[in-house]
Amino acid sequence: MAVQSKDLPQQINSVLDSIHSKKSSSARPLPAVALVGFIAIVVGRYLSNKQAKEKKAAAASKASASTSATQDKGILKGRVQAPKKSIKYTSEATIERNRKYFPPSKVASAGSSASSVKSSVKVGVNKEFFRQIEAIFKILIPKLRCKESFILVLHTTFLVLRTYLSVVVARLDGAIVKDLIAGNGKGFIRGLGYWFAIALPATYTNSMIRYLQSKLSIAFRTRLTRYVHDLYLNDQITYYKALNLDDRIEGVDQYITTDIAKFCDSLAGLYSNLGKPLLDTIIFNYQLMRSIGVSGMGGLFVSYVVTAFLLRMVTPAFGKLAAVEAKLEGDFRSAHTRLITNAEEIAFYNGAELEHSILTKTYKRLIRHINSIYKIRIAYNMFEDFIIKYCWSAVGLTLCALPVFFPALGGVDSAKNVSSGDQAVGARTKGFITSKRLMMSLADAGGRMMYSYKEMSELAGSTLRVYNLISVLHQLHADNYEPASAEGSDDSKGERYTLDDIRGIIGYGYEGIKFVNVPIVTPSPGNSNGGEELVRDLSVDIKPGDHMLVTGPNGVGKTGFARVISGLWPVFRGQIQRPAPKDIFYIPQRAYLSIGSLRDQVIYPHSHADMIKAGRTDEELMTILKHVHLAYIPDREGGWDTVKEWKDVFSGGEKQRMNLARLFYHKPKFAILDECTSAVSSDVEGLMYNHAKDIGITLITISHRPALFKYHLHLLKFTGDHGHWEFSTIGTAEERQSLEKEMASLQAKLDEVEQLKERHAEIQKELEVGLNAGPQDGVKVQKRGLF
Ligand SMILES: Nc1ncnc2c1ncn2[C@@H]1O[C@H](COP(=O)(O)OP(=O)(O)OP(=O)(O)O)[C@@H](O)[C@H]1O
Repeated sequence: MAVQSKDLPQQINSVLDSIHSKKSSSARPLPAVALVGFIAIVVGRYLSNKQAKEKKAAAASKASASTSATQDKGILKGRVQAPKKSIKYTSEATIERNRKYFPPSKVASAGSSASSVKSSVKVGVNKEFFRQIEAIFKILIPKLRCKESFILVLHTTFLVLRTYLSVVVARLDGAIVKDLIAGNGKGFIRGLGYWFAIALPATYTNSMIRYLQSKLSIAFRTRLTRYVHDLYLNDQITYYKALNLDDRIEGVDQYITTDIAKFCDSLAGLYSNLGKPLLDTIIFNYQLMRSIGVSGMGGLFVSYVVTAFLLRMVTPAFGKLAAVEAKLEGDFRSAHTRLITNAEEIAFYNGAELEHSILTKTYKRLIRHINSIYKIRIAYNMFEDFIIKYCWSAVGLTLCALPVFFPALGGVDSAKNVSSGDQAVGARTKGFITSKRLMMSLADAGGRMMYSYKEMSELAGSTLRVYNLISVLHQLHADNYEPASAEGSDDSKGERYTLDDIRGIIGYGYEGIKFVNVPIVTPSPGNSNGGEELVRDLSVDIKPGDHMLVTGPNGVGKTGFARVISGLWPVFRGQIQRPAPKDIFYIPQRAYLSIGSLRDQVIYPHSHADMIKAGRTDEELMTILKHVHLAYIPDREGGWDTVKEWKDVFSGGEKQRMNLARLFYHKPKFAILDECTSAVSSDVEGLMYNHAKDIGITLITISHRPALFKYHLHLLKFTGDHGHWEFSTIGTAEERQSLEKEMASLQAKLDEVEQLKERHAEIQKELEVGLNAGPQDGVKVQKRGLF
């Protein structure tokens, strides 16, 4: 500890002085060993504590896993079991506070198809880059006392230690060579002993640096990923807005999975790649000054400045190249994702050849870009190597030689070494070896600093992508969409519905669903003319029990109507009053089946824990499945806990019925059914509609099928003619009752028809038997008639 509390140069000197003491001509790196030993113990304890905790946690999870054998289903397991530890999400207040640090980037993004920011700021190591890094750091290290800052401090300690050990090694090297030249066998052997003694802490330090760098990277990644997830998946449906209402970030998955990881790796790497050489440069320069003097240092400094200037001049725009590469990687990945999602449809169409050519084209675009980066790098790497490896060595050797040829130019240490005869040769040799080693380390440090500049340029590219992601998500979270450019707007087109001019109001807490002069408009991100008005000034008031059918031609805006109610599409004008979100349930055209167990399919979006909390049971789920005629599924699939890729297991009709089971489980006040029974047989469809009504759900059905009229009281018809719509009543309750009676009597008659058909078949059979009994007679009759 005493060693740690001294200031570093002083500490180094005391160690070096002890190496140089007259009593022993060799080095004594014991303080270094002690210091590393101390840190090793601290770190060792930290790591073993962590490992013990992890082991304990693993043992606990193993124990709980063994209680539920069916839950052991790979990555899907987590959904089946209720989480043990509640996950802490980023609070709204933190998101609000951070929003101001993430205004739109001033750099035109290479990852987005459109950017509203017209800017001359380029991707690179500039003021904007440092501002973006600073903003991201607010998420990475939210407070002084956190895990990340602890790792940073530990990492920094090891970096300092490595530099310190390098200086000790340089001095030790000089001392050993001196003993060798002086023929001091004992001193030489002792020196070698110290050499090995220092190797142990030195190698430990090196591996700890690598370990802590990886730890830092993963800690950063965890922070960023969790923050982005909290921002992306929340009540504000930011994920939907990012995908459908805004096109500033394309391929969000690539941003979250790859770009964040890349950014964190580069950032953690840069800290040690830049921090260590920076520290080395300061300490080695100080040490060198002692042997090569102030003039030598001046020369060294000039060579630094010239090198930095030259390299900056020839460095290509690595930041921009990296950002483009990330975008192309994203395109390639999403082309594959599309294929996976639509494999069956593509296979039915025999579309492999076309899809193959799309994948090849996307891959070629990516590889062409990567190849061009490699080509650009050839010339740059040549220049860099030439300057750093060769020019710097030549400058270094010259500077080391200065005190030898011109002792007056030497530093403090070289002045001490001036004497005559063998002693002078020994001292000069030692001085030269020490300086050369320091110079080599310095060249290495300088080289790494220069390389770091290239890394920093690349980091600027991934920083821009990560910053843009967080910035856009923040804006969408606050309903700030991409501003529409005024260029190319056509005023003759009437009212412009742009996403930066949303004036409608949506209120919660109303018993029904009420529209007052609300247009249904397709969102059109960035379009100067705004979106297309599908339905003009819609005004309807749907009260509980007012089952309504919404109909109209394709593409007229029927699903748009549901999207506006659900808050997916903006309410551009007018006013909507509606119940709380939990009271409206939407079942889409395309049945959705989630990752998880069979039970999860029925209770979605509840988790098993929510279900238990709500006091619901598996028996209840079974009753629900009976209502949708899927009671055979739990037995067939091996029980409620079975985990499968359900979208591949169920047929089209089963998928739709499973989605209706969800409706019966949640029992909302209103249900919007968007063609969600098209694959269900009509008898079962009728039973399900009636059951929904029996349990008090008001139905808003979107459909073209007249067969569904009978389940509704009102009809909302979108004609598609300049946003025209009609609202009418299908029938009063009495009228509908009499209709239903008529339907029942018709059904009874139809059942009778079945009986009559059966009787008809019987008679026919009897007749056939009669004919078969005397075929010859028939033949005879024929023959008789002929002859
Ligand atoms: N995210 C979107 N951005 C822009 N336009 C969209 C978007 N989604 C749908 N549209 C367009 O809005 C129009 C209405 O779509 P909607 O899905 O409401 O039609 P629909 O009446 O339900 O048709 P269908 O009977 O075929 O299901 C269509 O022309 C469609 O292309």
